[in-house]
This record gives sequence, C-alpha cells and structure tokens, in this order.
Amino acid sequence: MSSTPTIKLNNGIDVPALAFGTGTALYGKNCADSIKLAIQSGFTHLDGAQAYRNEEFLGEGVKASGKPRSELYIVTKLKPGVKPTEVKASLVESLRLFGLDFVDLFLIHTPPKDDTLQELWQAMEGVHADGLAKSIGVSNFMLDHLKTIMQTAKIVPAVNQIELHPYDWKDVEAVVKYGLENGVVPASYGGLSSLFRAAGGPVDQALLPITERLQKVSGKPVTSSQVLFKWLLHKGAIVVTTSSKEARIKEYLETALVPDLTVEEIQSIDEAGAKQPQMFFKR
Ligand SMILES: NC(=O)C1=CN([C@@H]2O[C@H](COP(=O)(O)OP(=O)(O)OC[C@H]3O[C@@H](n4cnc5c(N)ncnc54)[C@H](OP(=O)(O)O)[C@@H]3O)[C@@H](O)[C@H]2O)C=CC1
Ligand SMILES: O=CCc1c[nH]c2ccccc12
Repeated sequence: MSSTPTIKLNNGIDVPALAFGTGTALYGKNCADSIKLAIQSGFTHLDGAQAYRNEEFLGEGVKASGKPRSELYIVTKLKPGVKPTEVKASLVESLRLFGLDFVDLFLIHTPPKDDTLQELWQAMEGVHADGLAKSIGVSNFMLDHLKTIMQTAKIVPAVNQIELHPYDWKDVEAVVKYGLENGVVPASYGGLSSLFRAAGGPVDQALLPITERLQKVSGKPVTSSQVLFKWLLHKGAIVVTTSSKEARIKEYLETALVPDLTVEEIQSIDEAGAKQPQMFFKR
C-alpha cells in the first residue's frame, strides 16, 4: 500500500491529503460498509457533515474498521442554519452519533445567510477551546466571507473546503490564493467533475497526453482521476473524493505513487478548464 501525503495546517497539525467523503452519493445512506472498506484500503481521513444525515453510520464504519482512533482524521460540518448559541450542542450531538470524544476538524458547512458570521465563528472557537474539535474551519466560503471572519477571528480557519476542479479554477483561484497566503488550507470537493459531470470536454482531452507520459516514466498504469488529484495537490489542496467501488478506492490511494506533473502540464489543465468555465454545486 502507498502512504498518502500530508498537508500541514496553520496549527501545525498534519492532515492526510486525500479524504473519503460521505456526502453526494452516500447522502442519507448507511455508509458503514463504505467507510470500513475505505479505511481498510488505506484512507484515514473521513469527511462527514451533520447535513449528510449519516454520521452514526460513519461512526459505525470507523468502529468496524478496527483502526485505532489515533490513526484517523475525522471531519464533520455544522449544519446550515444552526445558530451561534446552538453550535456546541450540535457538535455534542454529532459526537454522540459518531461515538467519539472529539472530531479532528469541524467546519461551518456554508456561510450563514444573515449577519451572524463573526458570532458563529466565535462559537466555533468555543468548541475548539473545549477540546471538542482539534481544528476548526469553513466550507463554501468566498473572499468576502473569509475577510469578514479575519476581522475578528482569534483562530484563523484551518481549512476552506470548496468546489474545486479545472472548470472552476479561474473562478476560485483568488479564494485559494488568499487562503494560502493567510494560513487557510484549501480542500477540494467535486474534483473529478470533468470525468462524469462534463465528460469528454477539454479537460479530459488535456489529461490524455499527461496520463500517457506519466505511465511511460513510472512504468505503471496512471488514470485521469489520479492526474486530476495530482493537479489539485499541486494547487496546495486537500482532496475530498469518494467512490462506491473497491477498485477506484485503491486507484485513488495509488495517486501517491504517481510522479509530479510539470509546470507546463499544470498550465495545460488550467487552460483547458478555462475554455468551458462551469460549477456543478450550488453555493
Ligand atoms: N463542503 C461541501 O459543500 C461539499 C462537500 N462534499 C464532500 O466531498 C465528497 C466528494 O464529493 P464528490 O463531488 O462526490 O467527489 P468527486 O468529484 O471526487 O467524485 C467522486 C465520484 O467520482 C466518480 N468517479 C471516479 N472516477 C470516475 C471515472 N473515471 N469516471 C466516472 N466517474 C468516476 C465516483 O463514482 P463511483 O462511486 O462509481 O466510483 C464517485 O462517486 C463528498 O462525499 C462530500 O464528503 C461534496 C460536495 C459539497
Ligand atoms: O456538502 C455538500 C453540499 C451541501 C451543502 N449544504 C448541504 C446540505 C445538505 C446536503 C448537502 C449539502
């Protein structure tokens, strides 16, 4: 098995750069077997959310995997609409469902629609101080949201999880750069969108000569998914993905064995994405 690279957060904690998600295809489902398989295959970073309505099954999968808690990195996200005064109780309920004492990372799933963002962040800082979340961060935050938080934050968000793939790179590049310059590590979801949400487009075409070259230099099969993950890692992002198939789970983890892309290859993917700008998730 290959060992997944890690990315250092602004608080010095190392996070496995490849995460297995329980939203999208697993939303509202009993994902215990998927989680157990992902962990036993080598995933140690699990991405959950209160809104996915399957935290108890994530917890079940973790237990069934037999992997010690100390070797796992478990994330959940605050359900949209939870008020600042309810943050602690909602995380305590997630922990009860998981059967855990703490999460490694707790994210605000989406910025609040009202003007409570700074207050909400203060409540996130509270659950961090209580030891219920080792790190805190955000998701689906754009530049103005990040800047609003930074005005009053005592703790800089460790992570901003956003839709990130070559087709929205131009749209979110500034958010990623601002984050990296200020200690907020980007995490991507929807990273494989070109392969099945917009199959056969310019990005898929740009991936072909790259997979071919990497296959030649490594002497091993290299897939388009692995090249997309390498592209995301080169952008400094944690990759949040998922799969229902054992073969794909192994393929994802073997990204660690794929050689680096060249600057020209990264640029060719950027340029292919810019030909057909699009996003697939509602912000
Ligand atoms: N913070 C947020 O607002 C959001 C967070 N997320 C998180 O990110 C996770 C991953 O999101 P998601 O968008 O699903 O991630 P990806 O874009 O990585 O897509 C994963 C899907 O890609 C499919 N796939 C992989 N390789 C191929 C291929 N070669 N051809 C066709 N299909 C392929 C897999 O299907 P198969 O199962 O058949 O292998 C899998 O379902 C979620 O589970 C969730 O945890 C997601 C959305 C929003
Ligand atoms: O995480 C994926 C997208 C998302 C944002 N808010 C919600 C609420 C419920 C399910 C999914 C999501």
